[in-house]
Amino acid sequence: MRFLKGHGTENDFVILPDPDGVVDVSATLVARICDRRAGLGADGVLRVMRTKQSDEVADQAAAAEWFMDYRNADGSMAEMCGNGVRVFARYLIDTGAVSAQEFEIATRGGLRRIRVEPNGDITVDMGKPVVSGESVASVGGQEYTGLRVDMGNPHLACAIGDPVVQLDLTHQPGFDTGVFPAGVNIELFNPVGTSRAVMRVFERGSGETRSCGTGAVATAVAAANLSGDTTGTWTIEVLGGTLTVTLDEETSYLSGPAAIVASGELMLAE
Ligand SMILES: N[C@@H](CCC[C@H](N)C(=O)O)C(=O)O
Repeated sequence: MRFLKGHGTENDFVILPDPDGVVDVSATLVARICDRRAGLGADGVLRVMRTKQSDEVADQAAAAEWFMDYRNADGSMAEMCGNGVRVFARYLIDTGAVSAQEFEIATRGGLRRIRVEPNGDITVDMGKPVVSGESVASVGGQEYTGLRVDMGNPHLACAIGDPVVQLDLTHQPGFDTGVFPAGVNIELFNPVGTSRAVMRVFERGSGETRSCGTGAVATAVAAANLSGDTTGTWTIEVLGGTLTVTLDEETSYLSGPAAIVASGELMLAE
């Protein structure tokens, strides 16, 4: 099976081109591919499938030729992946599967519109974040209150006083399973001035990653909330680089670099 490897601010993915949806992408296979010692190593898998070949998103086929079938490193499925969809777009552009500078990609969370910037960065319209009150995460015995933000997938974005660099995110942070029965992505951030934040993230299904696009938008929403804003542009610094998030009255945009770095033949099979 052919594969490619790519990343967006070091949130890394194995890309599996499967236009007709004939590969059995089981949870076991995904977990083996993502294993950083026994497999290729990645935060997740992006299967590239024609939208019309998938029953899950067939309703998006008129607007988007390609479906990003995203899986977390443990093999679980997620609704959306902000960095994943930007890397997926880079793959479509680099292979000539799309030639437009603006186009749509189908995801389980709905259609996402892509724009290729003059400097090569890829911007995605992430849709309107849905905020639904607060909840609490615990890390290293410390409790942090954060904002619940739905980006198609669930987030809890917590502004904290402790420096995020000092956090131990080697273990699953605690969270309220009554509030998040399907799990949650947890962002911990330090606001810096009025329009910047330093963020770390523990992703549902993947553990700590070096970046998370949906998490960056959730963090911008929570940072804006602190200052009583709902619109503006935020710079989100993650372990793997820098993302830019713009919030307006209707939607949110995520911008940053996305690169394909390798390709080859996968020997793994279930
Ligand atoms: N890294 C992603 C988010 C991937 C999905 C997430 N782990 C979930 O289960 O919801 C991003 O860049 O948004």
